[in-house]
Amino acid sequence: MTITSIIIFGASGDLTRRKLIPALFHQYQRKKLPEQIRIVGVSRTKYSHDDFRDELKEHAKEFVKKLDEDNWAEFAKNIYYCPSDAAKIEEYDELQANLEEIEGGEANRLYYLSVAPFLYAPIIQNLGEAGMNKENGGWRRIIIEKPFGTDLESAKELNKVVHNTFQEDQVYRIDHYLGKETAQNILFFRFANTIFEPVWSRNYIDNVQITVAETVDVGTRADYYDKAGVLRDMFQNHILQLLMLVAMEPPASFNATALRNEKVKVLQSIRPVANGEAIFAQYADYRKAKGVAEKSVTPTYAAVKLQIDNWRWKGVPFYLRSGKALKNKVTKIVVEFKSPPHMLFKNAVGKPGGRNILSLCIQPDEGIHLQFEAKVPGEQAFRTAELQFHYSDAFSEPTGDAYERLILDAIEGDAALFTRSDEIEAAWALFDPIIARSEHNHGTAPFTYQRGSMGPLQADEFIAEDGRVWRKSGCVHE
Ligand SMILES: NC(=O)C1=CN([C@@H]2O[C@H](COP(=O)(O)OP(=O)(O)OC[C@H]3O[C@@H](n4cnc5c(N)ncnc54)[C@H](OP(=O)(O)O)[C@@H]3O)[C@@H](O)[C@H]2O)C=CC1
Ligand SMILES: O=C1O[C@H](COP(=O)(O)O)[C@@H](O)[C@H](O)[C@H]1O
Repeated sequence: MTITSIIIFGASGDLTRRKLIPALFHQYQRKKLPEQIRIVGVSRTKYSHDDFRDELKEHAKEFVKKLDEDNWAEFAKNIYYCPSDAAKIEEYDELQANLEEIEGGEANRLYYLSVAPFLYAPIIQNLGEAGMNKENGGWRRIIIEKPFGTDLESAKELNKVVHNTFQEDQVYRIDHYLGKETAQNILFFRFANTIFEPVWSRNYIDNVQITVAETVDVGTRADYYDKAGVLRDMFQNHILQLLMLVAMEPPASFNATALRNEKVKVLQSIRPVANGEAIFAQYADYRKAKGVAEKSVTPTYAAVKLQIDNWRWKGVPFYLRSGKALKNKVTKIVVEFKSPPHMLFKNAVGKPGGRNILSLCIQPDEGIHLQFEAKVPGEQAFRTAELQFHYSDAFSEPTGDAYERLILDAIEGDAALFTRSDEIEAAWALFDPIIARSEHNHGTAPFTYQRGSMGPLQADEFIAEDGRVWRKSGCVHE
């Protein structure tokens, strides 16, 4: 039986211990990993195999749900460590020799780049130069973490480097939002049912609102975040992915090419964002955080209006907003339907009413809420009622972390939930001008909002200019 190796560059880092190893452990417990598996950590720190296993176990106590010691001990036998400076080509002979010894025969290899983005290109080039990209008795694949570039030009450069060493079908650019069950459920909701798709267009939908609110602030990530800001960190990738799932046409089949073709078409149909269709803000004490520039204009919050110029969506605005240091952590998609063409009844509470609101609750509430108008008993008037679906009530299986699904997909060679090179470039092409505007911001600082608030007041004014409000979704914790 061919061995499968997962070789993690950046093995002593935060993502490895907090997400990757727990995800692999959970899949090992479920017996979803290949029987013959090697998990090999690579970074510069000088651990022995056992030091590395011990270190991971300490962290696993924090990040693994109900750590079973015996299961962990069995799992840890498959973990190895190779100290190496992956930026140095002269270290690759030894790395290759160590890997071959650990594998003990022909092996499939999944390389996982969990290092700082400036190391992606040198490591890929080194893998190529060392011949470690060659499908030599087993396949070779590579997962590349986000961010993939910092703008269109750098993403194109990186894609060039990638394609010099790997074929596109060997490349898995990760966006962990696509690994969330509730994000994938958008496609199931739309395409595994008949009753929603006929109303899923400009004929019935007034607008779509996507919110990704976070309570965490910049924390210890200022080095990265103050250069990235919310537009690069959340909009260009995660939020656009959610938008594509909501807006795409039904693919002919659920395979990587068909799915990604349809997603790219959505990006290509989005109208360039005009002045006034995006606002930027910073939480009040952001500039005091360690590592943030004294006069930083990096937005920690943004609201953006996108318009998709195609038959399905023409005239339906997509309002996107995301920020850090907000009141609640919640990701939700609110679809606001149009009012009935002629209203026969009145609203019992004197509000306009008559607009159905469908909320796709991504996290932490995982489910769907549908608001509709219902007759108030004893009155000739309606009031809003709600139908709710929650994953936790409907299914006994836990939804699991996004990385669990994505790593398994890469092992199985299914790239449907990963980003293709043209998709990532189209996303940057759309966001580059918005980012440029936020950076210059017409010479003024971004708006300010208080920590623990719902964001800047200007975000309410922004949507109010179109005669709309940010709709309450009903998603728990909103
Ligand atoms: N942490 C998170 O939650 C998320 C992270 N990401 C992305 O994942 C990647 C990793 O992030 P994170 O784990 O937080 O980063 P860390 O800074 O915690 O870890 C970086 C790792 O890279 C290793 N490293 C640095 N230089 C070299 C080198 N020359 N050769 C080999 N290894 C090296 C470091 O180990 P050593 O010093 O021992 O060499 C360390 O293990 C980044 O691209 C980030 O953007 C994406 C989404 C979320
Ligand atoms: O990629 C990132 O995502 C997280 C938010 O992820 P979630 O799964 O917790 O919603 C964000 O905090 C981080 O800044 C960003 O780099």
